[in-house]
Amino acid sequence: MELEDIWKGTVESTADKNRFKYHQIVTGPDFAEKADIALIGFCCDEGVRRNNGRAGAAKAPDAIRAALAKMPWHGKEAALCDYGNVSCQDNRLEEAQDELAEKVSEAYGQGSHTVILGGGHETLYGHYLGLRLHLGSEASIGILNIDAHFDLRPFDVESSSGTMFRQILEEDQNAGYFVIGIQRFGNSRSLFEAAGEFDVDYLPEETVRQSDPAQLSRRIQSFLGQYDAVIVTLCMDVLDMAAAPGVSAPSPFGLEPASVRAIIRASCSHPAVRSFDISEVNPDVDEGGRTVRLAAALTNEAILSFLGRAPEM
Ligand SMILES: N=CN[C@@H](CCC(=O)O)C(=O)O
Ligand SMILES: [Mn+2]
Ligand SMILES: [Mn+2]
Repeated sequence: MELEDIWKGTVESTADKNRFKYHQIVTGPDFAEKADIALIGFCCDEGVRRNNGRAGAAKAPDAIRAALAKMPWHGKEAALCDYGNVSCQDNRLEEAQDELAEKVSEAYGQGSHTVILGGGHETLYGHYLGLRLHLGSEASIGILNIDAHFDLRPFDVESSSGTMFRQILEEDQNAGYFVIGIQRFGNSRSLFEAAGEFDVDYLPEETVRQSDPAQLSRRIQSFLGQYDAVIVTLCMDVLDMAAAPGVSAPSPFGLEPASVRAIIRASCSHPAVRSFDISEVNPDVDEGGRTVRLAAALTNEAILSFLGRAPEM
């Protein structure tokens, strides 16, 4: 489907910006030079397939765009530009991740905040490569992952949606990793051991529930403050499966949507955070479109936070 057919919805007014929807704000790639926010889709579920998960996330970018298109625009005057999709062809995951990296780096080069609509969580690896390409090897990069899983699996055979953070931490001395929302029974004991070996900072889902918002925000801010630049990546399976059934590996004790919203607000309003990806939405196994709708709502939160809304936790 063409981008202009996806960014569609009802029009309440063509003049009064207080009645605008997203589809009236978003432009095509021709306006990239002036973009405050650059949107990039990553149509890929090869990483999920290799990880023996439920494929379907390749359809998520267009589904999330269509849901976002109908939402009211509450941001200040801003330019949002859609760079279109990078698609994985014939199982060539690494090539697709490199292509995503080029686009992300280009968007960084234009000075835009970048929002990537995944894709399986292998999206994050292309996202990270794009920032590294832009910054060079010396700058420090922090990655804040909102996820039920560590994604620290060995990749001796091949990389997948479960290996990205081991890939990054093994090859990059200037990268740090913090994951929020870990499910004890969503990860094997060996993955907890791997987290210990790599000295990964993490907050289990139960700790997130017990933390008061100010405490959680302080913990997030202290991580963000350590790096030259930070990526925020949201693996939608961190959410409770009642709210997000449309993922490869649903979480029975996942976080509430409002908690994830608060984490996004607290992180994406920090000046070190320049990009966000939303991954693992699978429209094929969604129920009534609720995961897609929630994904669009959380993407809206990241965008408004990038545009300078005051943190609300
Ligand atoms: N992206 C990560 N996926 C999880 C899947 C866990 C599961 O299938 O339960 C992982 O590899 O750990
Ligand atoms: Mn996950
Ligand atoms: Mn993940």
